[in-house]
Amino acid sequence: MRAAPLLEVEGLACGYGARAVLSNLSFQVEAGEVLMLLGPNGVGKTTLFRTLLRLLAPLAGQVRLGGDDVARWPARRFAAQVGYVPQAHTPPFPFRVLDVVMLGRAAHLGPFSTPSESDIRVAESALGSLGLSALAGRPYTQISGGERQLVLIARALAQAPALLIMDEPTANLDFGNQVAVLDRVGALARREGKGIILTTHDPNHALAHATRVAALGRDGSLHVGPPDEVVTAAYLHATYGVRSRFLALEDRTVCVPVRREWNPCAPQVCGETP
Ligand SMILES: Nc1ncnc2c1ncn2[C@@H]1O[C@H](COP(=O)(O)OP(=O)(O)OP(=O)(O)O)[C@@H](O)[C@H]1O
Repeated sequence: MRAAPLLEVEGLACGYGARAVLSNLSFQVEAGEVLMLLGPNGVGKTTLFRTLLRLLAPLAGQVRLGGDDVARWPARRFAAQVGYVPQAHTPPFPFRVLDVVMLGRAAHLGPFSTPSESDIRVAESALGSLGLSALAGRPYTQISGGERQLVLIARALAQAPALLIMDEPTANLDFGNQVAVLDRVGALARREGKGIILTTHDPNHALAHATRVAALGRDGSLHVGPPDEVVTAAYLHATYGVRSRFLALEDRTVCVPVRREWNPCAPQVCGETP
């Protein structure tokens, strides 16, 4: 019998109060794959992630891990399986960077136990793997936005969950660190069998680094499939109003925006009508 997928979303509706932002979503994330979620501003990507993380109750449908509905899982069991990398934020307290990363070990500790030497080593190694060892003793409030983003990724690595949910993990990063983080994400999936779902606003990240893409249209419809079947000129035009060209390189395809033909922003935001 085939094993259940790592993450299985079936008929999910999510939103606030009675208002559904997204409905009828069904997709899976297998161990060892990087599913990249694309979609325009305000379509509901963060709302979906909040629902996957159980911060919002589903309005309909189910979220299953390993075939098991997570709705009634104890928090500790859920936290040992699912890691979250939020967008970088400034916390109110000047924790040391190493202590922020150690928070990732919390789900692995007993109720009254303190981190062991081995937990500290795991946290140091997570920092080291992202080239952040020199920051370990610095206050988290006194490092740059990009450095904070990397520290939050290190915290998720220290947590060592089976499924990693990442909200625009490259948003604050320079060109080199974007590539470094996406390469690290790919290695986590390929070598360690993690399942990863992450949002990006860059179609080229999806073309180059995703094993599959989940693309939300402006109407909230979801199309899931291989990157080159989902990230198409038609999708980019219908979703963002941008005509694009696709260029085949030796090892990948890249897309280049050519011109914007209609304005996808809400009129009150952009002052124009589509
Ligand atoms: N706490 C909230 N209560 C009610 N509505 C909300 C709340 N947070 C977001 N929304 C609304 O839900 C919709 C989806 O927002 P969401 O933040 O999920 O979009 P997104 O796809 O993540 O956007 P972006 O790409 O800009 O980050 C938007 O219309 C937004 O205004």
